[in-house]
Amino acid sequence: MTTAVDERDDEPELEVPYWLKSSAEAASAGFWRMLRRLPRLLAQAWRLAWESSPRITLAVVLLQLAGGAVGAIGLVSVVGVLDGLLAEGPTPERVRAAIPSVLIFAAASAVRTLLSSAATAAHGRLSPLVSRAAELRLLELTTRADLAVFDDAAWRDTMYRARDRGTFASQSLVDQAIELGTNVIALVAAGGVLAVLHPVLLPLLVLAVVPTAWAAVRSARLDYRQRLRLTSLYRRRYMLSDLLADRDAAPELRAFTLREFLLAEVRRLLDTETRAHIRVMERQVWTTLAGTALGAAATGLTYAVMIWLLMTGRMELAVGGAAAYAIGTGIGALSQVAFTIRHLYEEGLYFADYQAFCALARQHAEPDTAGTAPRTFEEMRLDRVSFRYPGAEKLAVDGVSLTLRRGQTVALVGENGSGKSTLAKILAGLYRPESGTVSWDGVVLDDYRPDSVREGVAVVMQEPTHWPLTARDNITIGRYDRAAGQDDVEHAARAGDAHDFIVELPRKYETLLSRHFTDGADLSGGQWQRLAVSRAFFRDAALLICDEPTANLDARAEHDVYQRLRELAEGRTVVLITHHLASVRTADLILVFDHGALAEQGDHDTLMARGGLYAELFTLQAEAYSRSS
Ligand SMILES: Nc1ncnc2c1ncn2[C@@H]1O[C@H](COP(=O)(O)OP(=O)(O)OP(=O)(O)O)[C@@H](O)[C@H]1O
Repeated sequence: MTTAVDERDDEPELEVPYWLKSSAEAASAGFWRMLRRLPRLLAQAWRLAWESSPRITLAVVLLQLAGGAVGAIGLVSVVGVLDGLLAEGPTPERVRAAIPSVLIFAAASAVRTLLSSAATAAHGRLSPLVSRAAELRLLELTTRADLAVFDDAAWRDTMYRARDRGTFASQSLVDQAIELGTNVIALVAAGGVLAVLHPVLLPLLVLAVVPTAWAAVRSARLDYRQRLRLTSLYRRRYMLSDLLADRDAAPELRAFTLREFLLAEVRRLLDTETRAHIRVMERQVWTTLAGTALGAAATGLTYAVMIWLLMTGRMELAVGGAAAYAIGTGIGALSQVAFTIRHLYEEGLYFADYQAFCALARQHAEPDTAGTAPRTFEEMRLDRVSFRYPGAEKLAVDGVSLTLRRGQTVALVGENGSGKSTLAKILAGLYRPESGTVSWDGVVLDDYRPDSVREGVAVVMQEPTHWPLTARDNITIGRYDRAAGQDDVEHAARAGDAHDFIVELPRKYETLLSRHFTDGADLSGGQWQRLAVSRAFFRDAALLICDEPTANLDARAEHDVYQRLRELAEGRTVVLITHHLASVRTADLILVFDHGALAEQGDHDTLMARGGLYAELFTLQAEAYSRSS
């Protein structure tokens, strides 16, 4: 086992990927450019907070302002205290003279503490509301995005970063902005008091904190840049780590004795990460050290100037005492300001990721067409439809024209990768063609709201999702807004050949289908498929698309499902994708695909007589069967 991390300089894995270059540029912004970004960040934080709760946002701001004003009163009262104590005369009299100012100081401290607690409570309410709003917005936009964009690696990376840190950054941005507000108000109060006490002290105070602020911002930038460079690497490692612990992958991992191979890969990725972390940490330590040293020198200069002012009689002793107190408060507040600016800037970078993803998601959102598609059609037509996956060179569907009619059973056949599943998704309204049109009874689908088109379609996917819901819900989500009695659910379950195994589950229809929860049950691949078929039956749609619905079914179940699908075609259109050509002999129309193009179409007899690709594939299968029987 490797315990030490090898030191290596060449890290090609840490190259910033091309799609993250703009974020990398943002992260390289200099100190002043960052300060110029500050107003925009504050405006964004304000908008986030205001959209989450105007009332609480206002409360936070007012409580902060009130706290700052009371703090200034407390600082000014120090002059009164010292004035009284340092005056001529016997000690009891001097103490007595200082008492009113002491009382003001004590009252101001108490009120300030109360106001600050109230501000903290309001802030505590605001934070989860901001986080909730950000999370919801992210999910709303993600689920509205065009399906095809999910095949784009750049999209997945942006989405990963937005989900990983971006949502949290929204809340943090508001938190840090509030923190900054509190500290700036305290600083303004201290600075105002100092300016009144002696004008030269104010610029010196600012000077004292500039190096600390510079170091804080530089550290934040180093940190962010590193995360940016590690994005792809993190994703790879998380995916591998998940697979190593995944129940479904566990048998294959052992069967192929993959453990050492995968562990070595995770170890290598972790080593790269660790090296990058250590390098950044070292640079941060040096940066902070330099900033603190320069800050300390500037603070020393401030006190030196004050001593000079006192010694040359340019400042009263009482004023000097109060100034020393105000400088202490001011430096504390200024350091906090620098610290929060760093965090604000850092969170701002992550928030920019969140915003970039939201913008991308809006750009790829499905069209918001007003037209609602009818629930059914007599004729569906595809006219020279082509489709290409994001980033792919070749067309997955190439200039396909065809017509489907109500009541028909249509089979899509062809070799692996010939474009059947892609075309099925186009028929289902899941992918929009790159060129060409899909129409229902002469109306192009682009004129309808995509969701309303899908209302008329039911799909059984090649790999149906294992929804962690009860058996009953796994069927009724086929049309979740329809009130369903037990009879309806059982009817669909019987149609999909799922009823018999469901009633054998520990809680029958109410059994939770997920092993991840106590008392949950899991199903075999074929049983999940039957459930998916039942769900599609329950949906009761004009167009039923089944992508290899029987791939995991035994011979009897397959025969039954096809029989029921044919019955279902009455008054509907059923599209089947299958490699089992014996099952499609009775289809009304067989569409044969080759390299994305529609090579042949017709019924079984026509296609056999033609002696083309279909005849070749069918004969091959038939021969294989007769040889094995
Ligand atoms: N998500 C994707 N991203 C990029 N290319 C894809 C994607 N899915 C499929 N393809 C490509 O598109 C082409 C058509 O694939 P499709 O899945 O439609 O074929 P198919 O006929 O259904 O294959 P099979 O019989 O194996 O299910 C293939 O070249 C495939 O590599």
